[in-house]
Amino acid sequence: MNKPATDLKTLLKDPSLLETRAYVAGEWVNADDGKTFAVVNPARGDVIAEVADLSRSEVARAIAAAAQAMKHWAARTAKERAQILRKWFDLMMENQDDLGRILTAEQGKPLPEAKGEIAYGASFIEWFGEEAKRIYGETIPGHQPDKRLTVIRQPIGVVGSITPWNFPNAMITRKCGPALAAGCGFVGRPAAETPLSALALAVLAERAGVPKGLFSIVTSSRSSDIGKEFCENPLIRKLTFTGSTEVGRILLRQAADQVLKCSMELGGNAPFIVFDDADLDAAVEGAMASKFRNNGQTCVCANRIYVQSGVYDEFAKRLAAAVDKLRVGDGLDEGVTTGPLINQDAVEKVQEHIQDAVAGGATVVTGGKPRDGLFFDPTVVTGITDKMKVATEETFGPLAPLFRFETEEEAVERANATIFGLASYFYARDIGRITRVQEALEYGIVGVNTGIISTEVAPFGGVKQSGLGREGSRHGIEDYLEMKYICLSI
Ligand SMILES: NC(=O)C1=CN([C@@H]2O[C@H](COP(=O)(O)OP(=O)(O)OC[C@H]3O[C@@H](n4cnc5c(N)ncnc54)[C@H](OP(=O)(O)O)[C@@H]3O)[C@@H](O)[C@H]2O)C=CC1
Ligand SMILES: O=C(O)[C@H](O)CS(=O)(=O)O
Repeated sequence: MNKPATDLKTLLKDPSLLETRAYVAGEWVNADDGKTFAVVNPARGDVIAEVADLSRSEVARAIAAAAQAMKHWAARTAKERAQILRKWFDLMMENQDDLGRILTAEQGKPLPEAKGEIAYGASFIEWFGEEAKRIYGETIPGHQPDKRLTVIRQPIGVVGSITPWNFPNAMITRKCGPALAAGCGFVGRPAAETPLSALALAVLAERAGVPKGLFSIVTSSRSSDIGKEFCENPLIRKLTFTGSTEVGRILLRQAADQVLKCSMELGGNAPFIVFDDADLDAAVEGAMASKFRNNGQTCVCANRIYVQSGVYDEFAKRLAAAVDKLRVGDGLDEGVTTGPLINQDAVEKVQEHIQDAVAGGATVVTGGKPRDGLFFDPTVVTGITDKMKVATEETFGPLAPLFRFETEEEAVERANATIFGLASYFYARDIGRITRVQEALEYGIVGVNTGIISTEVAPFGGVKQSGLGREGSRHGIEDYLEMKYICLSI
């Protein structure tokens, strides 16, 4: 890298947002044994911070503090909880630029996209602050004359949260927003690649008046140890995880011993179908948004692009032209549209999928090669078949593989032929086709004539092996509540 080292503090209006200690039981602490782990800027390869590397004992302290603090928090009115969450939202938006710079420096996405994630992340805090006031119960007509039946909903308890590196802010707020709104305690463990965004969130939570001990961020390089603490500590009542299906399976197995309630937002393998009656320019725009957002590192990215024969060549040409306009570089630099991948494994995964496709007879239309460091050509490949790795594995990078199909039935059948079921997309204009296809796709999310579906007001989540539960929307708070039936005999 011939770039100067990232001196992040000089880039911030408020350098105190750059915290490297963990936030445990309301205190800023180093690891008990003094250990730290390095946080690297993926665009430049330099170490931007050394962060406290906690072990299970510190995490257990955070969990115990959360259990204690939530007794008072749950007893406060919904309105009081809502006011503190609103203040947190306001502080996030006031510090959007700094939070975006911290996020870009540790994750790599271009600054405009990082600032967009801050607004998206903040929207969950705002939304669930409002939802706190709508946690309604119910009365039920008694089954006997002397019985009065009611149902109330109460906070489930202390929540353990594990989140990935690709959305270091929004994946945490999509969990802690409903958890705190419901009255729960919350202990979050961010990915080791991107802890700084989570710690900056904790700085602002403290300023917003989130009670000490209620909310902790436990940074650690020992992800499996922390996962075991969450699954084995009897004070944890809920585990919420966002990440790969592979790790989701590990956690579900571990959680089974305590019959621990789990929410799982897991991997995807999104089909993106272009029918011959589609608006091709709109389809290209949607494919670009869905495929290349966060450099292809989202669980809802188009992973397989199916194009009907009649428009295949024209779509491929237009998509390649749009891809060639992308500007790859350091996300902190003006005008960059596409940052680095998160690590060398990610680079090798993209390369492996391209090499496997070409070996099977596919053609690289544009891109196809790694660049310096962790940068990679935005790539379009045609002639992709269902036998190739990219058909069944999530690339998680800037590769747009084009599959050809003949009929609507064939497209739906091939789109559904996967263990995943998170997001799916298709472009068509015939209302009969739109109705049939949106109902036939086996996915938790269907984008029709759009490539961007994410919002706090809608239920986000997958079917099959893409997860359990939904995040966001009026449904998202349910996972943080327990229902209690009361039978009163008078
Ligand atoms: N459905 C969704 O909303 C999302 C799904 N994903 C999926 O996740 C994958 C890419 O993200 P990635 O972060 O690599 O996913 P991983 O599943 O590898 O990691 C996710 C988080 O889990 C932690 N982790 C890893 N192993 C364990 C373990 N044994 N016990 C406890 N925690 C563990 C990681 O920590 P560390 O990194 O420090 O090891 C990280 O914080 C893709 O498959 C993508 O589709 C990603 C984001 C969102
Ligand atoms: O982790 C992800 O990929 C996110 O869940 C995708 S989104 O919510 O930002 O669309």
